[in-house]
Amino acid sequence: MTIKMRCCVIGASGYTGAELVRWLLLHPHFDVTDLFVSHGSQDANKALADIHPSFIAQTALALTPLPDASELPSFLSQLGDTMDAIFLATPHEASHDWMPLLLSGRAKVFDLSGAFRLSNMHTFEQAYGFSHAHQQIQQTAAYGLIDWNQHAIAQSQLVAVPGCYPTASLLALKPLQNQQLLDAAFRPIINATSGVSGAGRKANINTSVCEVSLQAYGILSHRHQPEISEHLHTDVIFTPHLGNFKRGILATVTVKLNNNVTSEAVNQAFKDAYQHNRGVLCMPHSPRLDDVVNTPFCQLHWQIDEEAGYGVITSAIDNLLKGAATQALQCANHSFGFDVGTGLWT
Ligand SMILES: NC(=O)C1=CN([C@@H]2O[C@H](COP(=O)(O)OP(=O)(O)OC[C@H]3O[C@@H](n4cnc5c(N)ncnc54)[C@H](OP(=O)(O)O)[C@@H]3O)[C@@H](O)[C@H]2O)C=CC1
Ligand SMILES: CC(=O)N[C@@H](CCC(=O)OP(=O)(O)O)C(=O)O
Repeated sequence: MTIKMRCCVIGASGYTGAELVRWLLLHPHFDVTDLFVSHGSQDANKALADIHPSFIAQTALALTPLPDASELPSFLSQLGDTMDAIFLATPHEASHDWMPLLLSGRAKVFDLSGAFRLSNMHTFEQAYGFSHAHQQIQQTAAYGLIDWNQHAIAQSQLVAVPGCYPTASLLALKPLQNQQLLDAAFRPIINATSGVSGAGRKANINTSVCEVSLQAYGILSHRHQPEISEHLHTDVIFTPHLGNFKRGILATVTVKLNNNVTSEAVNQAFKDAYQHNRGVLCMPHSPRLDDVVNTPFCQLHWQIDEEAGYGVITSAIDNLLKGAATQALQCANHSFGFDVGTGLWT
């Protein structure tokens, strides 16, 4: 008999939530029974296919509004008792506020928001603009960078799925940092461009495709800078850019290598990190967004100037998939003892 895990998606009408639903419906071991939106959602009780017509032949599931504030706590506790897995594709504040209730039962929670990714509460407040009330829970959360943190992910009831830029950046940098090939006197420099879906589905003039012209933003102040630094264990300079295309992130990462680091040492570091990992692909040429969009893969490429001691790594992902929904599913697969690629590439 096939094992089926009962699960729900909260925030299912949004870009990452809808992608979660799409991949969960195709998954052999997850049974997605409920989709939720906020109490006052303009999409309440609509079929998912009404707002995302690509689902028309795939599901008749509707978007159930969460109950009002007076009934919400008992409802969330009940979800924690009855679900095996709860996927949150919700704003940071909602994930933060609900977490004690959702974790009160047996369910494992996979949170796509940034609410539980940073361990320093002061840094969190600066980055997110509100203070964290659940430090103890934060300390139990596993950072869901599946390719580097499988042990903690398997142990924890709460997985804080990484941000999209941190995923692209950390997958590029971790092999070198892990092998101590980076010169600690120079911060890695990450320039990354995202499509507008990174900003979510809510209409906003600044992220409307006709208004967007390739531009840097959040310079020296983006909340993903402390996230990358914490999980790389070294400071970085991170500059995000917004491009006028729908999906995908291309990160170009420049690093200073320690003296006498050879191309062979760098090649070996990436080989050691990813040769048995079917989700992270080391490419013979620099990756193109078109080759990763709508896929759960990360593509990486690197080149080294041995004489000068610099390296440039390029990293491409779909922000909604490896940068959010399918990475959450990889974590869920691993948490429940399935192969990480189940329903994704196996
Ligand atoms: N877009 C991306 O590339 C990535 C996003 N993330 C993170 O994932 C989360 C979701 O992002 P994204 O899908 O882009 O966002 P969207 O704005 O596209 O979707 C947000 C979803 O949450 C629902 N929602 C909003 N407020 C509440 C609430 N109080 N209670 C319940 N549901 C609510 C929305 O529906 P309604 O308002 O109608 O209720 C909608 O379904 C965010 O935390 C984001 O930071 C992480 C990685 C990448
Ligand atoms: C293009 C764009 O706006 N991207 C978003 C990042 C999306 C993401 O990964 O978000 P979280 O860390 O919030 O989960 C931003 O820069 O805020």
